[in-house]
Amino acid sequence: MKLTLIGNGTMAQSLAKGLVANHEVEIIGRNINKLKEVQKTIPQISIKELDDVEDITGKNILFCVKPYVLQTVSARLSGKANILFSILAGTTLDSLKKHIEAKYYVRTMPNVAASVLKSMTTLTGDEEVKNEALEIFTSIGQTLWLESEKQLDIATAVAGSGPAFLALIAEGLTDGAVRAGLPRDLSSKLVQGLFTGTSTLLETQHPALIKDSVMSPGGTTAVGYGVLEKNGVRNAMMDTIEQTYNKAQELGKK
Ligand SMILES: NC(=O)C1=CN([C@@H]2O[C@H](COP(=O)(O)OP(=O)(O)OC[C@H]3O[C@@H](n4cnc5c(N)ncnc54)[C@H](O)[C@@H]3O)[C@@H](O)[C@H]2O)C=CC1
Ligand SMILES: O=C(O)[C@@H]1CCC=N1
Repeated sequence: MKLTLIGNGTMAQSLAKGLVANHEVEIIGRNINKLKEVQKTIPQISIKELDDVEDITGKNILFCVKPYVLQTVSARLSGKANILFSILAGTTLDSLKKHIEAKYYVRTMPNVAASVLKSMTTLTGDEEVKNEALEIFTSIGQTLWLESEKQLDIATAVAGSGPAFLALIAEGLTDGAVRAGLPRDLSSKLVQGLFTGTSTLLETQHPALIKDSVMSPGGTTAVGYGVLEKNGVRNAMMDTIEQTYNKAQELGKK
């Protein structure tokens, strides 16, 4: 299927890197020099500068701009797209329908791991194109079709923003190892391996059981675990998701 990405930022590039393996990908952006730079790293794509009146008739569009430029960019689009996939955080299907004409609409929330084909992407919208939507986004990682936009806003907090949250944990663990005296290159390597191994365990084991299997009586883990609980890390995670979700809903009201 031919896919047209509008926007050429971090996410458009991450998605394009994964999608080119199975799809024809065109990227439309506002600056041809920036697009040429992108094409150097992803040679399979075709590029095009956004026209003042950009005809999107019959195209399958992946809308990849920031939520606050929806009105400015959509004002330059004319015609009726086939499927409009939006990756805009918070931006509701109603709002998309108001600004861009398409036969079908799907809201999606991929994440930055799309560039390495490991996105955790959630989707919701017109059931008629559910299979096509899942097929497209499965080419860049795992997918989950959700029942409502509320669920997608929660997923935005967990899996859309989540790489940044886990990166903070990874950075903290690395700095801890450095503070204890391990060189940074070794500390980074350790943390990478730790994340890979733990994520594989999580595929089949409940987090609480992983913890139980690690924590020996009177051992090291029990001490470290106590420090995390004393510092409210669990509650900080829950608050983080709640407030990030609230922000997604707030973006949707603009
Ligand atoms: N960065 C991430 O991890 C994720 C981001 N998203 C969503 O993806 C969207 C894009 O985010 P990023 O790629 O991170 O942002 P970015 O800032 O890297 O890219 C935004 C793109 O919009 C274009 N743009 C901005 N103003 C424009 C205008 N007036 N006319 C034409 N194009 C314009 C920029 O040139 C750029 O290509 C956002 O809506 C965000 O909510 C969704 C999932 C994950
Ligand atoms: O920070 C943001 O608004 C976007 C949405 C999900 C990840 N980044």
